[in-house]
Amino acid sequence: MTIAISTAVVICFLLHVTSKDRMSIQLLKSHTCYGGTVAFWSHASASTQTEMRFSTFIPECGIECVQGALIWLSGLTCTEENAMSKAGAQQHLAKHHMMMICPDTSPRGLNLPHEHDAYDFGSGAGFYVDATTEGYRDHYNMYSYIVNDVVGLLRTYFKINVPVSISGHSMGGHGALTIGLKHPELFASISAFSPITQPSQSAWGQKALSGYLSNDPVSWRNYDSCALLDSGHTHPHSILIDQGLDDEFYPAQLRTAEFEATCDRAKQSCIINYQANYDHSYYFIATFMKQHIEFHARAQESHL
Ligand SMILES: N[C@@H](CCC(=O)N[C@@H](CSC=O)C(=O)NCC(=O)O)C(=O)O
Repeated sequence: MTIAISTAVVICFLLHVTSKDRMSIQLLKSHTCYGGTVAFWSHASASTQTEMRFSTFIPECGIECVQGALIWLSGLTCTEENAMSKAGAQQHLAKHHMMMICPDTSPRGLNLPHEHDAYDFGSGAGFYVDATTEGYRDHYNMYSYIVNDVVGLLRTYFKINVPVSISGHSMGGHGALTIGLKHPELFASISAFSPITQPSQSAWGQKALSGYLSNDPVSWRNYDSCALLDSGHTHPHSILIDQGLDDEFYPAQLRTAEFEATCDRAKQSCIINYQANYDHSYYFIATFMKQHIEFHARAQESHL
C-alpha cells in the first residue's frame, strides 16, 4: 500500500515536471528500483546548444523527503545509462534518501571534425571542459553544462534545496575533482573512483585538452585538479578517492600519487584508498559505492 502510494506520488511529480514545460525537460522512460524511480530524461541545453540526456534516481519517499543529491559524472565512452545500470547505487541512495543525477558525457548528434574518430576524444569524451577550439567551442561546454544546466535542473525542476555532492569515475572523476574544487559553494563533498587527477600530464588528458583548448598548457591548468590545488583551490571537506591497484590505467593515466602529494602540499584533506585486486571497471565501483554514498550522506548531514 505504502509502496503503491509513493510510486504514484513520484509518477505524478514526474508528469508534473514534464507537463509544466515540455520544451525544457522530457521524460523518456522510467523504472521502479528499490522502491524508488529511475528515470531517463532529455532537455534542450543552453550550454551545449544540443539536446542532452540524463538519468535520475529518486527514492521511494519522493522528492519532498530527499535529504541530499549526488551528481555522478561518468567516464570515457559512457552515456547517462552506465552508472545508473552498473554502479549499484540505488539501494544505498534509497537508504539515505538521496537523489542521484547522471548526465551524458558529451553533446550528441553533431558531426564536428574528428568527433567520432576515437573513444577518448569527442563524442562520449567531453572531459568536463568548456572548449575554445573551432567548432567544439559552440557545443563542447561540459563544464558549464554541469555547473549551470545540471545544478539548475536540480534546483528548478527537481526542487532540490538540500546539499548537493559530486562524484565520478575516471574522466568523470577528473570532472568531479575539478568542478568540486572550483565550486566549494555548490558542493558539500567530492569523491571519485580512479580519477584522472593530472590530465595535463597524462596521454588521455593531453589529447583531450589540446583538442578542446588548443596547445595552450596555461589554459589546461584551469581543468587540472593538481594545478587547481597548487593555485589555491581547496574544498573545506575531505575528498574521498578509491583507486584499484590492478587498474589497467593506473598509474600512468591517473597519477594518483601526484594528486596525493599535491593535497599534502596544498593542505587539502583527502582519503585515498588503494584497493588490491580491483581494476578500472564498474565491478570495482559497485563494490565501494556504498562507502561513497555514506561519505556524502555524512557530509550533507553536517552541511544542513
Ligand atoms: N579502451 C576502452 C576504454 C573505455 C573505458 O574503459 N571506459 C571506462 C571509463 S575510462 C575513463 O574515463 C568506462 O566507464 N566504460 C564504460 C563501462 O560501462 O565500463 C574501450 O573503449 O573499451
